[in-house]
Amino acid sequence: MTTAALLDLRDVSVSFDGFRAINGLSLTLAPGEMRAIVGPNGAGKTTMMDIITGKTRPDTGSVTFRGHDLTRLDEPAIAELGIGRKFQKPTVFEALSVWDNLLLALKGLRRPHRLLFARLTPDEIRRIEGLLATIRLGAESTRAAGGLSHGQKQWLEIGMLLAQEPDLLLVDEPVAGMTDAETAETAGLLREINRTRSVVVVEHDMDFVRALDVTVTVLHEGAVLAEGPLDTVSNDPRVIEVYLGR
Ligand SMILES: Nc1ncnc2c1ncn2[C@@H]1O[C@H](COP(=O)(O)OP(=O)(O)OP(=O)(O)O)[C@@H](O)[C@H]1O
Repeated sequence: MTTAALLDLRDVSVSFDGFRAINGLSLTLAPGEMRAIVGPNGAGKTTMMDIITGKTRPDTGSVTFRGHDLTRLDEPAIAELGIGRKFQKPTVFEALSVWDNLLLALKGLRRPHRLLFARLTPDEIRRIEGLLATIRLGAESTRAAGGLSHGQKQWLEIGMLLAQEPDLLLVDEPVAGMTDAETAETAGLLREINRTRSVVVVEHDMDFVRALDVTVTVLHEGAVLAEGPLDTVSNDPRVIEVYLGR
């Protein structure tokens, strides 16, 4: 036996109205790994994330996380196992401060008014301060989240996910709409997060993917077309054809 995979998708397929959005997809993520997923529009990237998080059930194939069969679990149970997902659009509480957004996430509270009753322990304060440093928002902690830039909102939401201590973080197009400086900072941020957590990041921005400096999986028509270092896959004629041809 080789080292057990953290996440293992094997020969997964799913059809919508007869159309195979995922078609024999196999992908293995090692513990502690960060993986970038790229692929043209409609390649199946979002559907793959939906399958991992239990939003979509595969028709065939197996999906395991630390040996647990994810196809038998619902979304809350999968989140509970330690898989956190960051969607493309940030959904922070705009009227609340950055600090209170993190506090809510830390406490797992759903209703902001309950913050009034939240008593912070020194450990919780330390954790929020740690999150603020990670997400580059230490100087913005008292600011209303609604006043942050788009990129900062994305970071805040990443911080809110980290508050739940996921072992695996799934991130969907984090740098869409970001400035170049924010994009570069986000690559550094994810690399830092990857020191302690596994990460799967879907992204179209190749400069960003290059900065991540991790193994890249290219999806096409619901399956893996190529996998390896960015320079290798981007010189693969099949990949070039998919991106430039047709
Ligand atoms: N619920 C659904 N019903 C019908 N078709 C769907 C559904 N979800 C996805 N599809 C189809 O499956 C294919 C894969 O879609 P998916 O959104 O996973 O691709 P993607 O790689 O994430 O694309 P993009 O880069 O545009 O986000 C597409 O052709 C899409 O139209």
